[in-house]
Amino acid sequence: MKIASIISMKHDHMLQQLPVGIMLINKEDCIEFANAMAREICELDDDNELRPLSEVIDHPATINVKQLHQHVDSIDTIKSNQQKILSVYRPFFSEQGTLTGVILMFESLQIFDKQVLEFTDKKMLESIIKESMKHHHSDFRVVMADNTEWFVSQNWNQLNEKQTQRVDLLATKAIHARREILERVQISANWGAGSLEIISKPLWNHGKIAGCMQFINKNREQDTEEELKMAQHLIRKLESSYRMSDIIAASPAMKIAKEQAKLYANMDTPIMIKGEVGTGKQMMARAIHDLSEWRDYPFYYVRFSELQNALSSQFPINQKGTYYIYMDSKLPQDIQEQLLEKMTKLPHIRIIFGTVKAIHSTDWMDDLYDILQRYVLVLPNLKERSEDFQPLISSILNMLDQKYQKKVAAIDDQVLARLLNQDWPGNVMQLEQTLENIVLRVSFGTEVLTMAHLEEGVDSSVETGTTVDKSLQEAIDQFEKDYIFSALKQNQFNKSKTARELGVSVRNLYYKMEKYNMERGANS
Ligand SMILES: Nc1ncnc2c1ncn2[C@@H]1O[C@H](COP(=O)(O)OP(=O)(O)OP(=O)(O)O)[C@@H](O)[C@H]1O
Repeated sequence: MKIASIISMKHDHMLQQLPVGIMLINKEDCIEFANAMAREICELDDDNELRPLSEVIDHPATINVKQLHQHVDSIDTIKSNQQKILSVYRPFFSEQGTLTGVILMFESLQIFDKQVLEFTDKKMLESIIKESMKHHHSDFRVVMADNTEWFVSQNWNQLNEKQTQRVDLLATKAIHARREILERVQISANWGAGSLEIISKPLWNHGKIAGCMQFINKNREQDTEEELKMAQHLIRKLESSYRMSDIIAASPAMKIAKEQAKLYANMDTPIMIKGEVGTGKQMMARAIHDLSEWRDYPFYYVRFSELQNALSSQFPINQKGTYYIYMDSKLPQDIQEQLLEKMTKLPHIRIIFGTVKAIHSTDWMDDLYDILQRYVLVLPNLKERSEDFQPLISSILNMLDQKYQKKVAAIDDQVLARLLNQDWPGNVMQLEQTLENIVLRVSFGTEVLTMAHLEEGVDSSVETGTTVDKSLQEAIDQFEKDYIFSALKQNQFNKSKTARELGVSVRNLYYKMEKYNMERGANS
């Protein structure tokens, strides 16, 4: 049986994508299959299958592999261009255990040397970092420019999911902004009381951004006061930031929810807002507060899990204002009783519940369950609000413009179609994060987001602005990358055609694509 047919079609795509040369050699020492990288390194045409391997490589070691049934490492020479390659030959067995052929994996020695050099650089850096750690109490990590985490100190993993996302975003920001960013974030239970200070510093290597180093300092009691002030300031800002008019409602389901909310705002009964994560429950609660008679009093955000820990003497619901209570856990009977008492005896408080889960009568005291069921407002998932997409995207881009001054104003129709078809488990919040990630990566001057931005996560537009925010080399690289990308696109990603058009060898084109992190299409 042919070995190429044993390695089924589904593996073919994967083999094509691998950054090393791969060839399948049959028992007669003929090439049955060569992936894109192998063809490129050996300068083979597409129809080279079944050509004897000895015509391509000087004295291949297949004989030894077949005799010894063991893998052989070697440095070989390519006949056509005398290039050296670093090869590994492995015997390939059928399911019955008989030898079917040989798998040859290889890498150009030139590329290998480059990697070794980079690795050595990193090794040196690693030892410096380890040394500096002995004298530093911060937890820290190093993220490379391609977003891979290269070094992480021991306690770093104690970050919760939300903090991790935030810290990841800060790393990306620092890399793109090429400057140090300092941010303090809210505490997580694992770290004890206090605050976290996150410092994200870009790392430079030979004048180019190589990545980012992030430190986390745990500031405990001494920072609490400052933290409190900042939190109050933030809360005040947030309190004033949601009006009913801020809520985008072009879809029928959202229009209904908004009308219902306006109605409920004039009443003083408790309300329940149901909706998946990120559908805008808190935003809606704030908008209701803003329209209600409690608008001049504070808006409090309380979680059920916090109520559970509260002693009755300091039950957190007692001040005049609106309480948005996020139902993140079940409530024990005694806390339910206290809550019910507050709701019935304190007319100066307004309660809005928010939940992502269904409410089951068995979990609740009858009276409380009745209240929870009475005035319910349901926020639809983003997927059910296709009419809201376009206005939401415009509003998010506008908000991102204020935040980053990138001036990205729109997305093209293809991107819109893709976003509409995608699943959004995190709803509007996820849409915001997705757009923020893309906007952060595109270069200044990009006005419309295209599929290239979406798929690659990197910018492919030609810089049009005159702002000098890059070194000359970076600007040249950016131009080269954009130019190659347009040429590839124009030729439906056919590498040979593109290389011919650009006047470079296919090999050189692949090298550039690797350098600029461009996808290798399967139709090379
Ligand atoms: N209709 C809308 N118009 C404008 N912005 C919206 C809309 N819906 C949601 N958003 C935005 O989506 C983000 C998430 O909203 P919010 O935090 O209120 O969601 P949530 O349902 O309370 O989330 P969670 O369940 O995680 O607490 C906010 O930034 C909010 O501004």
